[in-house]
Amino acid sequence: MVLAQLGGSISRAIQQMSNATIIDEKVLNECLNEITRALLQSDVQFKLVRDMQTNIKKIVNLDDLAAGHNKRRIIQQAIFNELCKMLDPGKPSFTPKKGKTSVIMFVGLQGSGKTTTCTKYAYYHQKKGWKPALVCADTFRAGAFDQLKQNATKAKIPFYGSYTESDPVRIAVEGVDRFKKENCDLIIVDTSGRHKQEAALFEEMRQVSEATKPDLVIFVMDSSIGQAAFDQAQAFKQSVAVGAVIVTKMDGHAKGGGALSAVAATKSPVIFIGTGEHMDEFEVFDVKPFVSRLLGMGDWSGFMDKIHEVVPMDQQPELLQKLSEGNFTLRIMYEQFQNILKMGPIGQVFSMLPGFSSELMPKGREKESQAKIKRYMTMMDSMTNEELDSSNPKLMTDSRIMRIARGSGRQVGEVMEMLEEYKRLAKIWSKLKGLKIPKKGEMSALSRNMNAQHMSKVLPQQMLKQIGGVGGLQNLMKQMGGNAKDMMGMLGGGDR
Ligand SMILES: Nc1nc2c(ncn2[C@@H]2O[C@H](COP(=O)(O)OP(=O)(O)OP(=O)(O)O)[C@@H](O)[C@H]2O)c(=O)[nH]1
Repeated sequence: MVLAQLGGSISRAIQQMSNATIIDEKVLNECLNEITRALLQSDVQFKLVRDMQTNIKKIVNLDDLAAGHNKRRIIQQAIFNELCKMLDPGKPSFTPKKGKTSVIMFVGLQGSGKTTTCTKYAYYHQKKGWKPALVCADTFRAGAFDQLKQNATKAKIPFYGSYTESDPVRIAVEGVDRFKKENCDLIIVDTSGRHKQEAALFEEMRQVSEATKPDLVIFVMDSSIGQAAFDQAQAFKQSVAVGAVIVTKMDGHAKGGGALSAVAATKSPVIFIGTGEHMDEFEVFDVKPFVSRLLGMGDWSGFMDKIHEVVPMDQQPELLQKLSEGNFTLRIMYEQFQNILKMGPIGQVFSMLPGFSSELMPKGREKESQAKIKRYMTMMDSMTNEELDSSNPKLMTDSRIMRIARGSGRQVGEVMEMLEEYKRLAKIWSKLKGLKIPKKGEMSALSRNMNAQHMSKVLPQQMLKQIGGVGGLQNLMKQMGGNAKDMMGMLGGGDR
């Protein structure tokens, strides 16, 4: 089961429970059993799942709940919190500081994506103004140095390695020394991987670690590893001081749940996930937005960050202004399609966009969705400027629709489908009218600027009803210290 399916199963279980007229012990148990099954099928370790179930039952004592309490919300919140707890070891990993030299050592089994991830990690930081460097201390796999060299050259990152030296410790020390002298602030050491956990690999890792004294050891794990994740992660942790985890290949058909087990085994947080073979298919991992997305709830803060990343700088103020005016035109939709297509893996952005995620862009069907977007854009190419810049649907008369279909070589039905999609998105975005959208690096401003009125507009109606309308929402926000950002993440704001 891929993670998207896991999310779907959990959401369905919660939804089914919400549909029940009365929520009693039986309904709660059925819901929890459904969630347990989904987690186990996703390769989350049995003990973790069992603990989660026990904890939820402890928190949600139906008998103790006074009448009038919103039981559904409490259960939903408990599930959200428990999933977050599973993924959050409670202490952050070492965070390197720009301008101050840090040595980061990467470990993992062969084929886990370690070498690729080293470059992605370096590239990610380089884009943010760091001075990274790569050291290839993998002398076991022939071709490892060539691979690192190729990746590093493409990304214009300095690298060090040898075709002749067979001692990984020596290469690691020489590389680290050289880049320290060159004032690199992020020295990344790639170590050998083996097919399976074996004594020689661990001994080599220990020696490289002792000689280079890394500030952080990152364990790279393939998300398709399944139930073996826990033991594998633990074995690495016992040999070297693993401080963080990166889970790779989250884009594939992996069961992904192993990520949760790896956190538990290493007591270290997942800091990034790999979402493709390309250099920039790499995402910072944040627990709450991840769980929100897992549960199909959308991720506002991630979306805002992505806007800053995806939309060219010079278009950002204009776009944000238009969106806050609730003025979603076909041209905006067109430009966003353009930006998103340029990004490559559009699934990443779409899963964060309110409204875009499930209908236009079903998870796991990115290719078809990409083709659909291209088709929509071809049809929009046959529109006039007036049509693109207007938010008045009346302009789209039957004869114009027919003309657009002819001009783009598509069926009338397809043009209508595209216009329906536009209307659906415009409706969602119109709810944001008046919302002050923060500038880059001002995410906390989103929390400050978003009051209960705004939130009530973007929350699914059914959920709003369950909370007790705007009044209930206000109370809830007070209880949570008014942090709208967290609330939005938790409640899945925006995804209607
Ligand atoms: N789809 C996908 N493929 C990935 C990802 N990360 C790495 N890969 C691919 O996984 C394969 C193995 O990656 P490597 O980086 O060579 O693996 P490694 O762990 O360094 O292997 P050793 O050096 O032998 O230990 C390559 O084909 C990568 O392109 C990812 O996030 N998604």
